[in-house]
Amino acid sequence: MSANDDRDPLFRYDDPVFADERLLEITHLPGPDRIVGRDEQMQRVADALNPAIFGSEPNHLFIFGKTGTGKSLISRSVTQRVISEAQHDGVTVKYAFIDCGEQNTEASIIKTIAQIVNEPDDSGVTIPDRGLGTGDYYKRLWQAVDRCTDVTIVILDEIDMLEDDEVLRKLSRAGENRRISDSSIGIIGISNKIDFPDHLSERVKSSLSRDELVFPPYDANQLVEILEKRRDAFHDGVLSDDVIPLTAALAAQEHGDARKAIDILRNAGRIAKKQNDSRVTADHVRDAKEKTEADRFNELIEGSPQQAKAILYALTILTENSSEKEFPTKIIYNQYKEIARQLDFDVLSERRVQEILQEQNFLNVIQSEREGRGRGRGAHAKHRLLENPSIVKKVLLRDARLAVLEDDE
Ligand SMILES: Nc1ncnc2c1ncn2[C@@H]1O[C@H](COP(=O)(O)OP(=O)(O)OP(=O)(O)O)[C@@H](O)[C@H]1O
Repeated sequence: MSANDDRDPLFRYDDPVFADERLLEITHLPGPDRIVGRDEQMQRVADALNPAIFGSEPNHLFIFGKTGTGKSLISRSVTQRVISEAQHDGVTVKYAFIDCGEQNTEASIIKTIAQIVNEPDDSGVTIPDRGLGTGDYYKRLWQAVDRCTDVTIVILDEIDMLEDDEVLRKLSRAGENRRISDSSIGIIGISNKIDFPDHLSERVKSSLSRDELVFPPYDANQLVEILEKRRDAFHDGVLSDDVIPLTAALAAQEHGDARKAIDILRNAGRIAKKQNDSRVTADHVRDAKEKTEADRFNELIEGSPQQAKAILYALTILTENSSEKEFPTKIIYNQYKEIARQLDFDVLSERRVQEILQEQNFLNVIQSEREGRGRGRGAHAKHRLLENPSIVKKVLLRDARLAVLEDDE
């Protein structure tokens, strides 16, 4: 009798494809032996954080680089190593990782750091979820930091999404301004936008001294190596020989993006499993690439209003049916009116459509450029879709209201 004989046959108890799928989760923090090609960057981050090991203030650091180049991974990995090294000497280092895309107000950032660092028995304060003003959250943060840690490392991912950069100034000068006396704070800011510091306010620019570091994209060989070191996510013999090289090549097409490579590999395994295949093949990888790109695009437009999706759909149809790539607002508007009627939507004004196109632009979904110079704000802009139209269409048609458009093709 096998061990599973007394189990409910409705469920699966062994996974034919994955031995440990968690190794391919984006939030998984791999050990140092699985990290490829980032020795120099790791050393630079370690140099900035080094003082923390002795309980002194780390240097603040900004890290730039395209998506999937290992910025968060290296920041988190080196920070973990600082924490264990410091522990040897009885120094307490804590860290807060904050995604400013999700939390971008001063109060919510301060509250989150305070909640992570705080131990009420030591600090004598609690950090409630709501009900305090920003000033009070700061007061409790300083108390928590002073009494519960020697050093706090604050990692601000997508730092360019901060609503107000005042928080950087206050955190970076907490010691100098005697907000804290027994402890110190180091900031690591992460961004895809290399010109981000230009947009900081003058107050912050001049007060926040920092090192800066750029992470280059990976080449296809490095991506192969990264994936090879996660091969044990799968059972032996499940991956066909061409799977890893093909995944790496597809992920290197735009820029060497390890996030995309890992997402494609995980999705290929999931697709194989869903189809009851015991081997992952090149076909699964190609399907997985499409799914990965669609999921990523979905994340960008998820939650956008349906009118915005209809406008995007108009631009998608135009792109698909033309050799042109860029379209003036007027042309998109005409196409949009047609679509809005088909969908039984109220037809927005051309001015409003122009505004929404600019909002989409902000989301990195489309790129807009003014045609000529000084000819009225935005009205003469041209817009270009940044993603493959077939993917955009597929994702937009996932919206139940827009799905009827599919039948009209
Ligand atoms: N050098 C590397 N070795 C091993 N795995 C890596 C490496 N670089 C990145 N990865 C993996 O790729 C994925 C994406 O990495 P990470 O989130 O650090 O990128 P990022 O530069 O912060 O991207 P984003 O700007 O999109 O947040 C993670 O799963 C990470 O473990």
